[in-house]
Amino acid sequence: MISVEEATARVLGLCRPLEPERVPLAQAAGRVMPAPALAGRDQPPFDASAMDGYAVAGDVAPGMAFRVIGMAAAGHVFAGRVGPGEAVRIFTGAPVPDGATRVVIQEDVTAEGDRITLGDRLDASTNIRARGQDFRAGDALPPRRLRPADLALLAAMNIGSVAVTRRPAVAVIPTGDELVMPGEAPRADQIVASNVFALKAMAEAEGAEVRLLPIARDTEADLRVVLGLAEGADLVVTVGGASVGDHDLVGKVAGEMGLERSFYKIAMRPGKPLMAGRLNGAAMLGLPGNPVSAIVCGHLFMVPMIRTMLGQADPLPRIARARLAEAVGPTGPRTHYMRAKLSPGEGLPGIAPFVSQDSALLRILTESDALLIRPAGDGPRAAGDVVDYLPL
Ligand SMILES: Nc1nc2c(c(=O)[nH]1)N[C@H]1C(S)=C(S)[C@@H](COP(=O)(O)OP(=O)(O)OC[C@H]3O[C@@H](n4cnc5c(N)ncnc54)[C@H](O)[C@@H]3O)O[C@H]1N2
Ligand code: MOO
Repeated sequence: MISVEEATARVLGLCRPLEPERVPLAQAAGRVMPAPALAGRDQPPFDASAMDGYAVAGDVAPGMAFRVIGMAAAGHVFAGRVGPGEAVRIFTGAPVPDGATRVVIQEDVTAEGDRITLGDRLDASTNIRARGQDFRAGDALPPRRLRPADLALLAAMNIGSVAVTRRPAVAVIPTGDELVMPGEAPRADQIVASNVFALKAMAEAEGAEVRLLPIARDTEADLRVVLGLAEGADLVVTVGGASVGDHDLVGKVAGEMGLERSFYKIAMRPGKPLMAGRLNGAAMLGLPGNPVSAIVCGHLFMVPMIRTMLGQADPLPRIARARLAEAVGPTGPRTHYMRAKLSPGEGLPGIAPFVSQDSALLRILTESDALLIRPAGDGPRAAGDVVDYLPL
């Protein structure tokens, strides 16, 4: 059995960043931009008025009067120059006319015909946004997964299409004679395939394109057929059939189909019978069948693999800290990821693991907001001790 850290390093070693493709900006939400994007122009591209009012030149003082010589609006430049004693009617977003040094807001002005007189309380701001104040031509948006505000920034930079990493193709394969799909009529000795729907959703949330393949029955021939259907995937995720039972055939069949196994079994609970390797050019992750084991391993290994394929610099799940809300016993030889509940605390939140940690119990997973990480071989811990957890 290898450690979780070693297994993490090995599964990431199976993954390479995929090639980029160009997509229209309107389709780039959530995609990973692997290289910096450079602004095509300054923003604002001119000194711009931040308010509706009057653009004037030089110092201002209460009671000063100006003659209005023209108008500037957003999208409509005033072509002339503002001299002493002159003003240009201006609106928010308009280019500030040459010569003007401030915009007096209209609330501070009395207007009569083409004359304005300043009131007795003037705000100190120039109300001018300097050219390039937001960004300059050539400024970069660094590589990242694109969030809505990033798209707005790219648009302002005049970038109409963006190079993003191709979406990893992920094939998810449920295995087992006992499984039916949700909505079907299970026999009395069957259960409904569940964890694959969580895995699909998790992979899609990261930006993968996921194919949920048909259930592979517990025969070598059936597994061979369904593994064959995964052809073309960048990542093949099997679920179940990973353990030591007579019907656990995934390792055997994948081996015969060319799996170069990287490891089998890790010091982790749940998730001990995890398997990974390289299968005909794809990365392969063999998850245990127990619903919680599969989903926890999905968070720890599948998601970081997808992020690595997407070229994300920091693929590992974020680890946070909390204080134990109650004492916990020692852990065994495997790092234990315990379903747990967070509670508000001073400084750090409190965390309490659920009493039952049976890896078949999905309901407790849905009630959890964290996985408390108990390192392998850790001793008993007292309430108040600071511990690591994975937010869910
Ligand atoms: N003698 C031993 N038995 C087991 C060991 C062991 O070390 N020695 N390890 C146990 C651990 S830990 C786990 S985890 C499981 C993993 O077994 P498999 O990966 O072979 O999974 P299956 O046997 O196929 O299924 C386990 C369990 O999960 C249910 N299942 C399977 N697929 C799904 C699915 N897609 N959706 C919902 N539920 C699923 C299946 O019906 C079983 O109940 O092995 C232990 N045994
Ligand atoms: O590892 Mo099994 O995944 O403990 O239930």
